[in-house]
Amino acid sequence: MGEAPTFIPQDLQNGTCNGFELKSGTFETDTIVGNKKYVIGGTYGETFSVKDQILDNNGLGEWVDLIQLGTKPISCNGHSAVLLKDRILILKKNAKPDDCIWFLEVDTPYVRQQKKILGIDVVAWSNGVIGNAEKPVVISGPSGVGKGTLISMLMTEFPSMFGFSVSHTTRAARGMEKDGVHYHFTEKNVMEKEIKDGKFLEFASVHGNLYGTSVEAVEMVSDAGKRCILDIDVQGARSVRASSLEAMFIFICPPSMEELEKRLRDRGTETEEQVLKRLRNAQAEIEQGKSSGIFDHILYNGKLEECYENLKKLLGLDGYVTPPKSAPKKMNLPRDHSVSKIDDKIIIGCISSGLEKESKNLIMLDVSSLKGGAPGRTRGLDFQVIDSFSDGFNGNEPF
Ligand SMILES: Nc1ncnc2c1ncn2[C@@H]1O[C@H](COP(=O)(O)OP(=O)(O)OP(=O)(O)O)[C@@H](O)[C@H]1O
Ligand SMILES: Nc1nc2c(ncn2[C@@H]2O[C@H](COP(=O)(O)O)[C@@H](O)[C@H]2O)c(=O)[nH]1
Repeated sequence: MGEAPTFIPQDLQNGTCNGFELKSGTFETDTIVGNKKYVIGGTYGETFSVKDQILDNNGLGEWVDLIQLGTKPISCNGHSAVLLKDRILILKKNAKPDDCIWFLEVDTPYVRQQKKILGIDVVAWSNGVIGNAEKPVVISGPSGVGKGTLISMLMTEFPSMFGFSVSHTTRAARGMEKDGVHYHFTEKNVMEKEIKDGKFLEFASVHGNLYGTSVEAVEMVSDAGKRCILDIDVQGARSVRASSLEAMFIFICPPSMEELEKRLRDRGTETEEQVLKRLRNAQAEIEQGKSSGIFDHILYNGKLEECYENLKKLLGLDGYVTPPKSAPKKMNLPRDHSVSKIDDKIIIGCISSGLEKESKNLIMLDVSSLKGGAPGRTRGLDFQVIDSFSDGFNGNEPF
């Protein structure tokens, strides 16, 4: 992290962006985006509400019907709203570190796409996360090609670096498979309801069963500071490609159909009928894997060790030495603070009083490198705390 710049708190642009209290426990902020006004309201303990109005020349206008996508945050003791390029940053006062930063996306590519699909005004909530997660790795390929084998080699060699996205499936567990470890084994009607509720990043019907990656499965791995690995079929990879999640896509190809058949039969986990179904589907998957443009890389899994070495090269891991891990940073927002914006920095002035003295500090929240995580998460935030400002301060102490 570089040195903090010199600035004088009184010079901050845009004034404060705090909400105002309508009645005890109810707060509202108005944010103007182009010709629209977004009114974001929060009543203590209830989910946030959003209204928008198309403004005329007199600053008045029609209220518009609006759909809020994603999980709505629960309101605390007031909030601040700051307009960024295509989204509104919401800072919740006195909230826990992992709940204090939220974004209301008003014109992101995802929101624009949803507006087109739904034909109605749409906004989307996402939770802000400090720090970056490395791009997840999507591994696809026909059944029996060796995806699971390669992934478990990677997780055994680099246990602190990678985490597996545990999918949901409606198929029955195999002998050694454990619920919650290999898959979340679930009922079809339960999974269908969760899909409707928007809990899944992607899902597909594969070889006659339903499979899917929940948003939570990916986010749990990223939250643990690990690079997430997804083992999913080509339809699933296509859906992830179209989602807000930036990932690396690798397709694993068998050396021949005969060898694929041998591996599937030798594994001995499927009935004859299922083996035949998987082999039929493999033809189409290999064609799509090679030609669809979904995948960044294709690896041939002939000799296992060779393929594994090639996979490590793609992931930048040949000759890799694991560095020590630092604890993730957490931001604490006190109840009393003011918020201003200078370019890509949100300046939060905090005043907290202890028994003996009042302490003042500034938090500089950097929003220059925001990145979509799985839907509902915005990653790439960074911050620094500068202690005890008065009139001017040359802060150089990273927090
Ligand atoms: N390069 C290889 N050479 C020979 N056998 C292999 C190779 N890679 C994997 N295998 C074996 O092939 C079988 C299938 O591998 P694996 O279960 O990893 O496939 P998969 O792609 O994960 O299949 P599925 O999609 O059905 O889960 C296993 O028995 C595994 O030990
Ligand atoms: N689209 C998705 N495909 C998935 C997911 N989890 C696994 N899979 C794929 O299903 C087949 C069969 O797996 P098996 O364990 O029954 O042998 C295989 O190609 C997997 O990659 C998922 O969440 N979504």
